[in-house]
Amino acid sequence: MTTETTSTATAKIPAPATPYQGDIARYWNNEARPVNLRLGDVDGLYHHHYGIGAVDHTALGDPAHSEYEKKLIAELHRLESAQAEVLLDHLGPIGPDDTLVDAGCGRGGSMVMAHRRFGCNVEGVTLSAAQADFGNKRARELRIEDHVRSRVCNMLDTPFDKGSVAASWNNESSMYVDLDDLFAEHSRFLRVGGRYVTITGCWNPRYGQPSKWVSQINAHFECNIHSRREYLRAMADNRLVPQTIVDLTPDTLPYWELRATSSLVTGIEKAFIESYRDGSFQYVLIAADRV
Ligand SMILES: C[S@@+](CC[C@H](N)C(=O)[O-])C[C@H]1O[C@@H](n2cnc3c(N)ncnc32)[C@H](O)[C@@H]1O
Ligand SMILES: CC(C)=CCC/C(C)=C/COP(=O)(O)OP(=O)(O)O
Ligand SMILES: [Mg+2]
Repeated sequence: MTTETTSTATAKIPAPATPYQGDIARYWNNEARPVNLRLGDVDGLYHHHYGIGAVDHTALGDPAHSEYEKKLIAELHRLESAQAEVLLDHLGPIGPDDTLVDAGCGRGGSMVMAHRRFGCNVEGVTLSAAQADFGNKRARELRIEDHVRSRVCNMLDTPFDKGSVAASWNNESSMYVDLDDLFAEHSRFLRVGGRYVTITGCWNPRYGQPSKWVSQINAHFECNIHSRREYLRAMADNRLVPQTIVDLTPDTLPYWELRATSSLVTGIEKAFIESYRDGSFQYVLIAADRV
């Protein structure tokens, strides 16, 4: 493995730990999908995760109205922020002196929300220098850069001290890594009694094996979706004991059905809708205690 570093506009960034991580860094450095940027522009919280909750058809109004598309974008964004709020609900009691870790932080929307809610420090790691720069720029604009920081760093090998973190999460970022390696690292930096939360898409062992739709999602995002069984086994092996498991599949379907009608479709909508409907894929939240 090489430890060579490359310079970016803002910082020295570590060389990718593996060729695959180099692919993922490139993928997110080049990502600029309107579905993510236009939704983020609604209120300055930029997400790379999906939405949950019922669609507010009253807010959307008449599809023939000239303002309908703008309202649809705001509604999709509201559902994505609602997803992050539900994740934060499961972090347990967090005080202003606590530190949280967002593993695979994207453009940092969830980190801003966590700081606003708890007043705490939030450390984000991403493979993408473009995402880290974007998140740090937003934090400066919001004057919260003393509390919210993104860095280019492998979530499997972080600089956070053993037992120093009150709570941590993966929001749709665990499908890029080996789960044993991931949970070993969370378990290392979490304090005993701390909380780990993930919201993720996983394939359903009751279906048998990953369906063609799951394979299509993997190919689309260059990721490797794990099964629900793998999550529970890897947590058990790494001192993370599930306290709450919520099947969010019925709650995310309305988001996808609405998104499929928008001008911002990316082509992956059908795979999510069909796999959620046929039971081969599930959208789950798992909150675990570090014991
Ligand atoms: C789908 S995005 C999710 C972003 C964010 N959690 C959110 O909810 O908006 C996946 C993120 O995982 C990050 N990621 C993937 N593998 C990683 C790794 N080994 N270390 C750090 N970040 C990683 C990517 O850089 C990207 O930021
Ligand atoms: C639930 C699963 C399997 C997620 C895979 C990871 C992923 C790419 C999430 C959304 O990112 P995004 O917000 O950048 O995607 P999109 O452009 O489709 O909105
Ligand atoms: Mg998105």
